[in-house]
Amino acid sequence: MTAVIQIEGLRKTFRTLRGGARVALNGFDMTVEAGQVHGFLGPNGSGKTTTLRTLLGLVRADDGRMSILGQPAPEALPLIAPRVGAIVESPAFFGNFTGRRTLRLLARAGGVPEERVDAVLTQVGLRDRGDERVKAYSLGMKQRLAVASALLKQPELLILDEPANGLDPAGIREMRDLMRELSAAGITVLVSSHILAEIQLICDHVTIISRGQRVATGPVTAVLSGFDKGEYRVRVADLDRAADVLTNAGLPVTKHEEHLVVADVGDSAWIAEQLGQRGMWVSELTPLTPTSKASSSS
Ligand SMILES: Nc1ncnc2c1ncn2[C@@H]1O[C@H](COP(=O)(O)OP(=O)(O)OP(=O)(O)O)[C@@H](O)[C@H]1O
Repeated sequence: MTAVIQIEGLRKTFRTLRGGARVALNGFDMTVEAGQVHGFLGPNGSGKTTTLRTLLGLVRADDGRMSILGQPAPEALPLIAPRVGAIVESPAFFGNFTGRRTLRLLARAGGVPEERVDAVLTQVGLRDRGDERVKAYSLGMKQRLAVASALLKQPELLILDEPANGLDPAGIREMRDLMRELSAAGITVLVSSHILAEIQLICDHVTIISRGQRVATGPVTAVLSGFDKGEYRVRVADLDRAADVLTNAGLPVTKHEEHLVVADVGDSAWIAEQLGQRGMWVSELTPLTPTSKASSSS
């Protein structure tokens, strides 16, 4: 399969105003294959937005390799930009404009034929509401209008930062249906979120980031619902303290020399969150398959 997005060893440290350094990405890897609705899951501040901004050339990486649609990024971005739709900063629409007028202006500015406006309104389920003012839209409709704006140029890849943020369950389901339809139409989608349930509902694959590093990746069902008996290999610097926290939370924990095996895990992101909140950063969180179990018995 062809990787639509490939990221290897991405590093970014921000300088703070007081002359300090904040490591946002610490050797991050991610692969998104063609046709996936790929979730990018991690707690607030784990590096999701920095990754997306770096990928789109808005932030300069310190190190690492990236490619989009087989072309090196950010170098080839001018070439591939017409094939990529992205919403990384939530767009501010004029409330007094209708959805249709908003898209018409964007189409004109982007050199896109105006016929696309009706097509994308239909695609995101706003065709009947296109002549209402944006200020009368619900949050979910505004989010879908944002997706419509990114679809104007018929991208092959759509990158959405927190598209379900603030939506109620019905809005999240609509977003899921929309993502599935886009995927069925051959568009690869990358969706970031800090909420596990959103990713579980919307995506088929997931990459989990914690403190600037990938801690798990794979099909949503395997990674988020656990695999086999819900056993995970967890690597963290302070194994004793992590084992205490997870045991106190009621999970069966087995200690190994360099990692823990935690069973009955229904929600692996919860582990990263619980340990992260206590200042313990997970460097690996892998569902144990029959093959990986063998290497875990040391
Ligand atoms: N321009 C910046 N200057 C300094 N630090 C930054 C900057 N941008 C991000 N950071 C820091 O980098 C880390 C990662 O932030 P990032 O916004 O990528 O996380 P995130 O996973 O997208 O979180 P959220 O869900 O809250 O947006 C955080 O510690 C953040 O404070």
